[in-house]
Amino acid sequence: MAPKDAVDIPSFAATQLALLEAELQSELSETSSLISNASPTALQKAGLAITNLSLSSQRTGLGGKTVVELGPDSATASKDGELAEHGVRTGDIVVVSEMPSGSARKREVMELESKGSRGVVTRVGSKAVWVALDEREGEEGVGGKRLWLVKLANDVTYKRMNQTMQRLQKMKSDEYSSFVRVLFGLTTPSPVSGDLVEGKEVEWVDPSLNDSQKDAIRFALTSKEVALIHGPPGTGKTHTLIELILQMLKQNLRVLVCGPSNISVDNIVERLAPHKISIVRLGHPARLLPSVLNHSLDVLTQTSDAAAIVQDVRKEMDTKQASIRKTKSGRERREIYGQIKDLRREFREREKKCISTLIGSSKVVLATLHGAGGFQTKDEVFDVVIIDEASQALEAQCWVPLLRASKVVLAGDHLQLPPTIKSLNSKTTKAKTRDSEELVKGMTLETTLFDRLLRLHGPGIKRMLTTQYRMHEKIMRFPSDELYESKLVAADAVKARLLKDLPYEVKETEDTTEPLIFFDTQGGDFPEKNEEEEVDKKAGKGMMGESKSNEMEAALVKQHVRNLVDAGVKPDDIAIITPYNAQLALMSREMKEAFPGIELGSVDGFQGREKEAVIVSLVRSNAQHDCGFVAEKRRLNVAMTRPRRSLTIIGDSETLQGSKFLKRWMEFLEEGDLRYPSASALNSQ
Ligand SMILES: Nc1ncnc2c1ncn2[C@@H]1O[C@H](COP(=O)(O)OP(=O)(O)OP(=O)(O)O)[C@@H](O)[C@H]1O
Repeated sequence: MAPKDAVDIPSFAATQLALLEAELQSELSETSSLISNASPTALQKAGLAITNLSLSSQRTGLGGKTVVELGPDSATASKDGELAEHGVRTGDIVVVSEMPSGSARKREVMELESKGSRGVVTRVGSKAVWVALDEREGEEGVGGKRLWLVKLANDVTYKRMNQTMQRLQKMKSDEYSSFVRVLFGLTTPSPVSGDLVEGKEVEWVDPSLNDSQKDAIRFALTSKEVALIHGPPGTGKTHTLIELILQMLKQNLRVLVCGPSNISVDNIVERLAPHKISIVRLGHPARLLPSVLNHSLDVLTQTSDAAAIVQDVRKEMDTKQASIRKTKSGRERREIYGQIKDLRREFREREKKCISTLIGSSKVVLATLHGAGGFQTKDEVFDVVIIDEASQALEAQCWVPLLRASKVVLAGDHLQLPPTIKSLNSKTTKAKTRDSEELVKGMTLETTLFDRLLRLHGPGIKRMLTTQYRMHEKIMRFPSDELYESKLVAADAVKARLLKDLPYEVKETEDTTEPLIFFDTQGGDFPEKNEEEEVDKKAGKGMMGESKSNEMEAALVKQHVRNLVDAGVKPDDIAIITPYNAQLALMSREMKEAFPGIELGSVDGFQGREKEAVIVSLVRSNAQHDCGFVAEKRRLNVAMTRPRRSLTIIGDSETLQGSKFLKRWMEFLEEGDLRYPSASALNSQ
């Protein structure tokens, strides 16, 4: 029988395609408006470019790609030979091209791409940056000139999602597997019974797993089509997934493990590696953690037995490449380029064989969600796809690996922040531009697969992990009561841990013995301020939106950090988080100078992280009780669940009445007779 919320698959795919298109357009226009309106220097300041570079060396890197090393151009380099401040990171997609002449400010992304070479940043040093150029594009263009590199919007992810949705859209209804039918509610999941797996008690690899973790693993092993593992903050979601993967291997299942980000996948590779099983990590080596490189497909294609034959061609390519630099004659150079091209084709063919041998013999393959859609896995099928951090992934992204499987296990927490969406018009109603197609009402990109399945099939397809290993009991209590049906339990090892008990000397003060502190700034003396970011002004309006700051809150944060540090808490163990970038900018430099080692970040950027002491500056203070996007309970949940031993929140209790969640939080503080000092008390210290 089908649940009442069953979704028509072609309409679902059409809606996703329309929403994705809107999202891609808004991302592209953000980048291209900056690129075409800002000067190279302004682009560098905005973190989108590195200017005044020249080619220092080039070689054949992993996967047969040409890697160029770019250093500061000698004419403009500073004395120490260091690159100027920039925001380019390893893994970014960039275009390397000749610097425009001083006056040429107007430029188009298309033009930039057609003149330059596209590639991926493989390493960023203080004096150089390395870029692996895309194979097809010539390295002829970059020698001997003054260059710059510009960061591009990453459209690879979109291409993969689009292809996947198009496949889904075109599928005929008799091609739908029972797995696909369950995921769209055309039928209900097969019933799961009992605690036995294949008629036996599970033999745990790690017997110290807690009961809720064991229960979730049993459920994920016995369910036929779908299982959700709901992991609230600090409950050992990844820990649980590692055991699940090992148990699946015992059952001889072939598993594809994915996550929305490289770090989420590497995290699992690192923890699986000690178990000595054959694993392959797909993905561009530039984007992987150094510790997992040994399992990366690119490295295995060089080091495994099957790889020797590929290496011969690679050596020859390197020799040819080196000879180009010595050759003056244009004709000879062209000839060598021709030979390199042939060698590259040969290289690719041999590599392809090597790759399919490697993947075919691996029981566990790991990749990012979109990375799972590459040519390497085209003909591979898996028994199960496991997706970690599933509530941070777009649904279309999840379908990239899902089309290769017949069962899915999703792990995540839908009560923390969903994936970041840029398009304002991500609402279906607005995306309904191509309305020859039937679109699903009310669907947005923010609705994740995890959310949708939970709504579709109810809590029966979910198991929740309930013991948390991060927070002091008092820090945990409110989020638990408010969002997790009061089910969270603090593990014995953490439930009473205070700053004063840190494994180094910390004095007993009010601040180090109280896990939950609220500094109230009410009274209208500390109003918020609107700020527009500098780049925003220069490069057109409305792209980054307005941000807000609050100077007095910043001063209170500083005072509190000072108190903690004076009591002996190391700045390394303290993080300051705030929902607003302008507040972050206001505090960052001063705090980092005053307290080296301290971390500052946005709430959204701190999801998945933890610190001994966390200070949250909520910023909003106005007579209208307008809390803006601070009121989003998932954002507040993330902010409140980052600390281990100490949570300090700074905000205006009057304004915060505008958020139901915060209103209840303040009632909770009062009921529990928890510390509730006024800002003036702090000032008078
Ligand atoms: N059964 C357990 N017994 C003791 N410690 C555990 C257990 N399960 C998890 N932990 C500990 O809890 C911490 C969080 O676990 P893990 O890193 O797996 O969580 P996560 O799922 O990645 O993070 P989060 O729960 O915040 O999403 C780790 O330090 C881990 O060692």
